[in-house]
Amino acid sequence: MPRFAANLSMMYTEHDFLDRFAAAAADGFEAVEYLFPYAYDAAELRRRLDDHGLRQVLFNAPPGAWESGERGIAALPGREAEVRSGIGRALEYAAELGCPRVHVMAGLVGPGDSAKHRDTYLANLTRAAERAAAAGVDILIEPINGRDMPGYFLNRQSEAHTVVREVGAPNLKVQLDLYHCQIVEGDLTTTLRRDLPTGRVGHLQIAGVPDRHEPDRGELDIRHLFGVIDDLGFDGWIGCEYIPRAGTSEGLGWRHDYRGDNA
Ligand SMILES: O=C(O)C(=O)[C@@H](O)CO
Ligand SMILES: [Mg+2]
Repeated sequence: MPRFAANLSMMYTEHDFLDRFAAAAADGFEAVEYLFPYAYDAAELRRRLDDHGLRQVLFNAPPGAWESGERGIAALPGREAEVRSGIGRALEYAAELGCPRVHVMAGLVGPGDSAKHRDTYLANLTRAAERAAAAGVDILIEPINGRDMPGYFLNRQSEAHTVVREVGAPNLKVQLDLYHCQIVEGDLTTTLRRDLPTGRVGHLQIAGVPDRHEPDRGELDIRHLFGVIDDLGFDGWIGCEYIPRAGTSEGLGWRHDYRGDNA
């Protein structure tokens, strides 16, 4: 049975951020993920998790100047010191929140000199994974579609798996977001059957395609996909990283078939 984590950056935005924990728990979620914890005191976030019996299963490392449009810096030459300090900060939060995985975003790159970006990316990920291993944390990389994020360095699952293999750290894994994957390459069933058994996929995410709303409308057949994920014995989390169409709780009907309780 899939285990779902509420993505508090996209879901429950009808509430202030710190109140989204209670709202997710009230809807039966046992885990949460979100983009960034850094605007909040880690102890306060921990309290929200504990008060509502939630687990933190994922957040992102500092991404550079997000407000100015940066989307990660791990593949950007010259930003290595910032990557290093960002990983340190992320690991401090991970320790306080008991979070076992951190997503490190690559960044937006212009055309040309991709070898330089790739070398930088591999070197930063090698150092990040080594440091995170000592803290018992996995580092994740996520292929993201170029329609939503034009110029993002990492777009395809095969590229991500090649990076993970080349770095060769057991705690460097792929974040397989089925929404991005469907937009970029499709063939989700084959991708799941090919990639989940490798043990290199550390986290899944889902949203409807093409509009990133609830996953039960549009191009994806979630009943089929969750069946495939179950058959493959995936025991990680599936982040619900979507923008509710009209009210988060009201839009959760799709989940009822996949829960064993009274949701
Ligand atoms: O956009 C996504 O998809 C994510 O998972 C984020 O962590 C990065 O924007
Ligand atoms: Mg995602």
